[in-house]
Amino acid sequence: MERPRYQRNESSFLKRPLWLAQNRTDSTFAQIPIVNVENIRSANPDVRRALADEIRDACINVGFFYVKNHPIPEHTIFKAISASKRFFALSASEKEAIDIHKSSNFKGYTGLLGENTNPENRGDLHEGFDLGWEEKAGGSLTGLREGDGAMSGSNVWPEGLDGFREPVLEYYHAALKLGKLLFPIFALALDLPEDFFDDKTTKPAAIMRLLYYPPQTGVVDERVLGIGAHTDYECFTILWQDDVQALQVLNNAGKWIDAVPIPGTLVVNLGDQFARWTNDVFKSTVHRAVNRSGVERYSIPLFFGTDYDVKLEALPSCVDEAYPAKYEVVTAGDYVKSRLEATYAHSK
Ligand SMILES: O=C(O)CCC(=O)C(=O)O
Ligand SMILES: [Fe+2]
Repeated sequence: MERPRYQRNESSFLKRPLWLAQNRTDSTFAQIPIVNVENIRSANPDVRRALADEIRDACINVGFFYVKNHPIPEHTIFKAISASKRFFALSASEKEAIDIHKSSNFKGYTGLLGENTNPENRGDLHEGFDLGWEEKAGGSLTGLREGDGAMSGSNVWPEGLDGFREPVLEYYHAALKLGKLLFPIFALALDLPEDFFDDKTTKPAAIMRLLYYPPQTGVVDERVLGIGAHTDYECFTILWQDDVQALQVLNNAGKWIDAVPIPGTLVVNLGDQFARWTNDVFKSTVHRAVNRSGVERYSIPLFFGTDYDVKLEALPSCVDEAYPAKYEVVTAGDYVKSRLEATYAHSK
């Protein structure tokens, strides 16, 4: 059944060009807002509109928000994290057999210091496992079809680690489903038709990473962090983090704000694709992770972008003579690929 569309209220302030709203109203945010998404599937357009307004504020001012009462089941998360722990506990040679540098499409394992998100740093102190879209267990093994874009191609899986692929893919698909629910809300937040991103997200360009951060003890070299200061590359990221504090978000005053782990929530942050679509009305906020807790930390980001052949072009409502387009037009695939190449270049 067609959901009733949100009817634009002609007197709504959203009729104003969005670029007027680009200045952060609270440039020195000290906290990351928490958004209750239990009504994300509501059939009532006014309820979806209210949610979009809340998310719009977070997107303009912070670029980060927590979601609570999200639809990813706890047991799906638990099984994926257990699988992740088993993967990182494998021997170095078992993991290196699927090293990401052997892959032509950025899939597989990244060892400690294998990645460098901040070019001024010396490498990131985490291990990772990257995968892209693939049918759930039971489906075929194909990844995106050839020709679907810069990063098409199959995933690589560790040999002999039973019970790994299924829970990881189960979580991937659950997070993807949440992302599919969020796109219409972001569209509403941008005063666009709710289905605006539907034909731009037909071949899920969603990369997921299992991440493991060993604790950093002693004197911490600021050039070797869990993950160096960076922005994400896609439209938005859905991040599950465990209860170990490490993630920090940079506010406009140059202060690192802790993204404190809140049980039962996920962190959603915007990436560069949305910044480009919106000419920086939506903020792709710099963040990093530093694990000084003394214990190991695990997280799972899923980066959801538009199809790789979609052009990232500023929305008309976000450009004006007084606020010209800041970014050259590129395809989503070329943009993400160029950022990934730079990230892994130092350890080639
Ligand atoms: O692990 C985290 O909390 C953040 C990871 C992250 O920022 C990334 O992978 O882009
Ligand atoms: Fe990130």
